[in-house]
Amino acid sequence: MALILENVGKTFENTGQATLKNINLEIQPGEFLCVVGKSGCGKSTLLNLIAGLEAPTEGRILLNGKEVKGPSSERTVMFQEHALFPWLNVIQNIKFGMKINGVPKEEQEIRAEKYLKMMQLEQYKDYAIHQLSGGMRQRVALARAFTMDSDILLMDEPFSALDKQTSNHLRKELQDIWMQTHKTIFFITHSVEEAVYLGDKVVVMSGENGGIRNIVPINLERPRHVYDEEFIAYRHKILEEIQGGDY
Ligand SMILES: Nc1ncnc2c1ncn2[C@@H]1O[C@H](COP(=O)(O)OP(=O)(O)OP(=O)(O)O)[C@@H](O)[C@H]1O
Repeated sequence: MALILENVGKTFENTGQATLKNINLEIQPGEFLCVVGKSGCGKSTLLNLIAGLEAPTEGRILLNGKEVKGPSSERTVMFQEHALFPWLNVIQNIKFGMKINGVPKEEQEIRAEKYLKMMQLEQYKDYAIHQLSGGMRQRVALARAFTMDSDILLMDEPFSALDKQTSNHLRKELQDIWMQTHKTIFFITHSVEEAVYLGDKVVVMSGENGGIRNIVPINLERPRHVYDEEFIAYRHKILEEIQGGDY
């Protein structure tokens, strides 16, 4: 079943201004949805509502027919900063969420090994976090997010703090892992290129009225190549949608 947003709005009490208005959106199981839009248009607010970290002031959010009322292990969030625990090593970090959620030990082992392998982290599993590069830390965070086996993964610019080469590498790895697992992913990015590379659909948020300007399906085969003509055409189309912006 899908994630459905019905006429969702959010007005923060202290500002009294609507950050989000009339958001209607449906994300199908297994879909990779990317969200772009000018800085401050409400992308993270939207993610926080879906995560249940904030409550909408209008409308409702349904996951598998059930209204979202707060955070839950059905929805795993991954932020720009890796949020790993420095006192735990790589494998302990990867298992942490499963442990908290009462996943049996044997199952923890199976899932941890699976995603360690997919993220090419096997040889680093006993490393301390401070021994890893920024890119490797985000790979650990990705592995941890996938082991949760949630209905949906919510990612808020997970690669934006990394250098271009590392973030390009990681987006390819994320695509590979998604093609193998077909998890549902809600992915915020500042990079239109990243959105066209990863998304089945790209949601363009409106900078002015707190709504959605357009939803662009990306009909390109995977893996995608950033220098293909069609890829470039999609990039231009989406950039134009955002126009007036600071991209
Ligand atoms: N807790 C809050 N209280 C009051 N205003 C808030 C709160 N959280 C966000 N806002 C406001 O809502 C607007 C949207 O913020 P949000 O972080 O969702 O935008 P964004 O599109 O993710 O921005 P960026 O791309 O820069 O990360 C901003 O004007 C911000 O100041």
